[in-house]
Amino acid sequence: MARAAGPERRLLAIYTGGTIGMRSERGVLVPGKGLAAVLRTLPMFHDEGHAQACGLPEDTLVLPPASPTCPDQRVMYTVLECQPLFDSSDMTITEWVQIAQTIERHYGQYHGFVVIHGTDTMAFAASVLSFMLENLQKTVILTGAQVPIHALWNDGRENLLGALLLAGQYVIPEVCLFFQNQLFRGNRVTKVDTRRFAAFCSPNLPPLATVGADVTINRELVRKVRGQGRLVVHSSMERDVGLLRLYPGIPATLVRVFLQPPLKGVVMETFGSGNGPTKPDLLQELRAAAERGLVIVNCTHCLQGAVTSDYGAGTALAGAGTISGSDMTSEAALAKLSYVLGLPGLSLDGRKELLARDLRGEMTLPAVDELRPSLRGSTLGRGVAQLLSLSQEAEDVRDALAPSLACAAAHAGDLEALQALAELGSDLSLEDFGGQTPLHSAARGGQAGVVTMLLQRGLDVNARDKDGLSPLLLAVRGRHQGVIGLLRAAGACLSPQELEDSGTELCRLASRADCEGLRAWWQAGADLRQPGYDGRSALHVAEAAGNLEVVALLQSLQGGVGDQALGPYLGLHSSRDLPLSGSAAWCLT
Ligand SMILES: NC(=O)C[C@H](N)C(=O)O
Repeated sequence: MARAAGPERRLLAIYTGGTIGMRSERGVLVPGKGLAAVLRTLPMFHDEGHAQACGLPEDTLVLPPASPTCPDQRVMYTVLECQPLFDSSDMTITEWVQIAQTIERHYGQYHGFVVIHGTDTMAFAASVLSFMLENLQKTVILTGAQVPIHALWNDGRENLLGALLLAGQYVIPEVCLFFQNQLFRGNRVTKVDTRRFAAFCSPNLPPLATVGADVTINRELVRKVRGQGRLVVHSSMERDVGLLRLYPGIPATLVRVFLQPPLKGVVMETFGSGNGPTKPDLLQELRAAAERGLVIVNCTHCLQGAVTSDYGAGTALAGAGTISGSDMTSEAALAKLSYVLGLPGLSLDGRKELLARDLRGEMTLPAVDELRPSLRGSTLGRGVAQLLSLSQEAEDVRDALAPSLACAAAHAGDLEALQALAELGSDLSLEDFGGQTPLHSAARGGQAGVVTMLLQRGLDVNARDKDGLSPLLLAVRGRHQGVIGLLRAAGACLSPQELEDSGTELCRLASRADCEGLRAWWQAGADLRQPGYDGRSALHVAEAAGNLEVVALLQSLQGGVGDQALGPYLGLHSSRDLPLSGSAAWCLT
């Protein structure tokens, strides 16, 4: 965390609705358009003289100087108003994905982001965004109000101004929530009051910052940026997750109905430190659901404290297959479940392991010794998980080892270990000592699942290692047709030199009757008629050797190009191409 340098800070304020901009219509509050126009009329939100003197564009607002001693340090911001605007009771993952993608689209242009949101579901929104935005290196602050900003006595002005000043002046690389002079970690909050201006609390983590006459930043709590990894937006959140609050005497039949497919994961709010009824029929329903793969996270319905194994009534639930949610809020647990179940290619055990891990500062981990016995999964995954327990001082060692570990995991097809490394903050595009990225290793190992994951994370498909080799060439050498198809669909191509040199290699393959090798080169885009060093083509070599199978193959492939192989893979190469369900009508203007 650092105080931002430089005289000008540019922010994007994404206005999604909520009470802060609401108007009264027929006696009830409904979302109101034109927040930027209102802000423009309020001197605390816009210094028109400065804007004119600087010739700022129409859509840019500028705050007055925060400190009289540094009049040049200005926070400029643009308000993006969503269409339609929402009472946050109507917000869903679809809209939150849109917000995350908006941040992604504008990530390079702005120093930070403020999301203006209704308070009713703001804790859910902040939790979901914290998981969707991986490798966040900029400040994202959600805020809103209990009373509209146009009212004489309101909390909207202070909240929005505080959020703009904090996001404009400090780099706090997290999804935060600012309300009533306190900056909270977004996935630690819950709404606790319908009317009071102090509407939110963070029961298990103190505020990251408090604002009074001075700003006090709780430095040791703010998460550190690790590596230079680019922002990754996880849009493929699982929507079939739910929340079930236990109450005394809850019938097993009701629980059975709730846990039916298509539900894939449930956050179960339990009593006290994670306890529930021990009736055999109820435990049996939970066990049956867990055995068919439903993921059940146990969170306490108490505001403060964690799930423990102190009581038989708690261990009975654990015995039925539930996972401890420790001290997560239900909002954070639901968001985490949606995120972890939406990650592609992980095993059920891998997902459970991620759920038990602190991914975005959302839970307080049990002591390392308690954690260790629960580490399962692959050997590499175990090793990576052990890295979690390294002390702060060992971070440099971990960062130095991470690229090699990532390459080893990619070569072995160990998606879980890679995911764990990414969650540790490792940049999966970093090279190992040989200049290879995990994409090279996955291509060499023929690991299509890992290649898909890395391409979705935007790794450079044509990166060259220290020997000048690309992932595509390594996949060709390994004859990994599935991987070649994925790489080609993501834009990989052989270099002019490789195309020229391919003639000799094709002749060599023809002389050895290596049909698979020939097919791999063809699929990668090589011209099978390319002559070798002595001017002969692969077909000449095959004919001279009298190898009819190779002759027939070359004749059938010749004239074609590798792009025929693209069909099934088209559209899979970018996370932006992942299908989103829900309404496409919600857009940012
Ligand atoms: N204070 C608020 O913003 C409440 C409003 N119903 C909303 O969540 O949009």
